Amino acid sequence: MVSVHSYADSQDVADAVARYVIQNQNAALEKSNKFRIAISGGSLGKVLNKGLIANKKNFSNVKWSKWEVYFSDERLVPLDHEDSNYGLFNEMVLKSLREHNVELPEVFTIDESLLAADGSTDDKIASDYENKLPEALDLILLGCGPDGHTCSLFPGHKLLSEKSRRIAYLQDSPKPPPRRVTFTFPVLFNSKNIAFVAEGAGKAPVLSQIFEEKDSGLPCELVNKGPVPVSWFVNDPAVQGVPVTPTKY
Ligand SMILES: O=C(O)[C@H](O)[C@@H](O)[C@H](O)[C@H](O)COP(=O)(O)O
Repeated sequence: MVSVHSYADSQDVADAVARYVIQNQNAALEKSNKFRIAISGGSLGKVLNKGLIANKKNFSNVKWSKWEVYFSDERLVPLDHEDSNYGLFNEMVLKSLREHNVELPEVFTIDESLLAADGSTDDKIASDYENKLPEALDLILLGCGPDGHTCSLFPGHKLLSEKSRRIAYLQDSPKPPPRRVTFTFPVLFNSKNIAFVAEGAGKAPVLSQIFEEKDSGLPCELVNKGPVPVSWFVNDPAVQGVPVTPTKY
């Protein structure tokens, strides 16, 4: 099932994403002591900061210490490098949480001590990260690139047909940096819920392609077609012509 929730501005999108995340958190904590969530790079850290931290009402409903945070993809650079998705999350979320003096979530990312400048250990980094993954994630938050990529799964790339490895590595990402690790479809399709966040008129052409062109084959469309409920959180300029679902968040 795919739903599209559209809002006028960025703060409204962030607040709605936050309420949706909290709903997923509460559902997970009814069954387990942990909420297992995966985050992507791009603008997601900023959205989470605005919706879950700056919004006081939402902030009071987040049980950060119960969160296990994973990354849907990671660039193979040191964690304090400006390209690192962990680095972005640290800057946009963990830093603010430290300032608020709350107990931090547990964060699982690549082992940077395994990084080699020539890429010769990228497969080891991928298997090490795969070993850290739980059996199933409660929620995966994704971005959508202007070319329709998500995680580090790019249109036409051979990793789109990966069936066995849950974390794969690539050294030919069309978007720099070239060396990355990424969730594969087996992880995406084994999670409980998936949400995309996509904002701005720049996303309108790719969203039309994903929602209106049958069988575009774009990675985001393949996620929509999978077995997991997918919720899109967008702002109005991003969905010119795409049918939206009556909003419930
Ligand atoms: O690793 C990457 O290439 C980016 O992180 C990318 O996957 C990003 O998530 C999308 O391009 C969406 O970007 P926005 O969140 O900025 O729309």
